[in-house]
Amino acid sequence: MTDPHSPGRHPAHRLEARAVSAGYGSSLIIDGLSVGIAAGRITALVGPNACGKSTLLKSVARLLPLAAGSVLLEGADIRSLPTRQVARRLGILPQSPIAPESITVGDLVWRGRHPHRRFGQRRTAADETVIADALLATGTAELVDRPVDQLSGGQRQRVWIAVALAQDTPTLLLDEPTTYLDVAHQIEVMDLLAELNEQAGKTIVLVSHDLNQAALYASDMIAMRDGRVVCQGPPEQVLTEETVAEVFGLTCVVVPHPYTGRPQIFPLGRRTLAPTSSAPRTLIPGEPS
Ligand SMILES: Nc1ncnc2c1ncn2[C@@H]1O[C@H](COP(=O)(O)OP(=O)(O)OP(=O)(O)O)[C@@H](O)[C@H]1O
Repeated sequence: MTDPHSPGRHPAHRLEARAVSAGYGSSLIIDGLSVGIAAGRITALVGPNACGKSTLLKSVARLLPLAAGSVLLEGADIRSLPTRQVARRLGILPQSPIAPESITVGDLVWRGRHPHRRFGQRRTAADETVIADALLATGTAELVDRPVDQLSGGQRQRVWIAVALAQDTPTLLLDEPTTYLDVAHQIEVMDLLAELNEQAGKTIVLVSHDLNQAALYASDMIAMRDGRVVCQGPPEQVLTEETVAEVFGLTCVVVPHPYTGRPQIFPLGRRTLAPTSSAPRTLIPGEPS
């Protein structure tokens, strides 16, 4: 039998949506959407509120039934794979995960090991190592005995990332993983994801509202609007003034990051200083000078 995880056997796309339609009740949020996620890369899914990012993520993770189309995971129709196999290959951090009442951090992270446990099996040394690594990597080791429902939003978010890491899957789907996090913890989480990608070869897909952060960390970006993919490619191709205008209806300037050269946007809003050749700053009428 061939090992689907052995090097060289991965199809170019780790995950692929083919003409997927999905939604809620009778309303389709995405309709006939096709998109491929390259193996071993970090892909950032961006787009305005309610454009269908989470719906797409849930559809490809088999958390939402498809009205039409198919999803291929490592080349196989995900519907044909046993649940346990999917859970061993694909970890997901949903947007608003719900923890069982009063569960401790340690017990919740242990649940992340579920796909790797046999019925009734106790924790193995391998489980202990993966759990300890996940707690350490997310800076949550000191919270291990605390009930999850007594944590701050940022602490809870890091615990959920630890749960996803404990699942130890080659592919991770993360819906807004840096929500609730202060700027230092955001960078810590993004650096951790970059490290998992570079050192462990994990394929990472994340939904983000921070376009500049996404452009710094992602190798590919997918821009969505109204349930469809407007543009997909490296940040330099996606984060352009034209695409930002089309996707978000926002005027901006895009400049290269001073260190990495990656594109960074500066939105031009009502209070933004407009550059002119004669004066470096133009103040909004009524503003104190
Ligand atoms: N469980 C649900 N039942 C009914 N409608 C839903 C449900 N979840 C999402 N929707 C609707 O589907 C549409 C797309 O939502 P989705 O969460 O996919 O958007 P999103 O791009 O992830 O948005 P955001 O950036 O605000 O998180 C929205 O109009 C939303 O109201």
